[in-house]
Amino acid sequence: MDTTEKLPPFSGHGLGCIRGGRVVFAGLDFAVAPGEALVLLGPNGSGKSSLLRVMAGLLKPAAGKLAWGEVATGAEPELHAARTHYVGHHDAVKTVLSVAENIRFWARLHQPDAGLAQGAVENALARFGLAHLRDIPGKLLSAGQKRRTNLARLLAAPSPLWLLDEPTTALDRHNIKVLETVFAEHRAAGGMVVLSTHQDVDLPGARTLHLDDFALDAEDTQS
Ligand SMILES: Nc1ncnc2c1ncn2[C@@H]1O[C@H](COP(=O)(O)OP(=O)(O)OP(=O)(O)O)[C@@H](O)[C@H]1O
Repeated sequence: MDTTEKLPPFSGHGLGCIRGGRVVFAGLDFAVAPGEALVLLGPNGSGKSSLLRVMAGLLKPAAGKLAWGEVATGAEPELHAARTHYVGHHDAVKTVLSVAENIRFWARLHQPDAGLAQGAVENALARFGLAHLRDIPGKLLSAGQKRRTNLARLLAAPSPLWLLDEPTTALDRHNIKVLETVFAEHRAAGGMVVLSTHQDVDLPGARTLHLDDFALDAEDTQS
């Protein structure tokens, strides 16, 4: 991330989400400041992925607003997109491109200078243990290798706010540790991490948000 940029906290106020005609969550507040991590918890269907998509600006909330400090994200959508990295459930790895080409694609989106972009690609390949797979096409990767290629873009194209939907899915123990170290370094440099998970992820001092605290009760949702 750009450590020279001093960011205000990223927050949400009174957020509501309706999907398929059903209220998924309502009256939800959160805040995450530079260096902080926020873990979204809750049972299947409680709205963790939906909230991440709302945070990323990919899904319009039914109510409430998101802001950087006092400035609503809607007032500066391009700035919000530039500050945000969203890694969803579905792998964004292009099947016909090699691992290195996939990572270079993301790096070049962020860094127009080919030499600097290549440095970022090599770093991302090394950190996620992908160097030996660099020439393998996306379609031949295992689930965990694909996930690591997808996560490598966090380092290849740095952004301060990482929004990650179950990032440890398909990762082995060693690579979960690698990811935890990458999170710690990102936070130490002033970055922010918001993730959903059903597993234990070591994020010292992280705050938690339980999505089921913001559900309407079963009676209300069925009426
Ligand atoms: N595209 C969609 N159209 C309609 N309803 C949707 C859509 N996507 C999700 N939903 C519904 O929204 C609710 C919240 O789903 P979401 O994926 O956000 O939950 P989650 O907490 O991330 O679940 P999981 O732990 O299973 O990943 C669910 O009831 C789901 O059926």
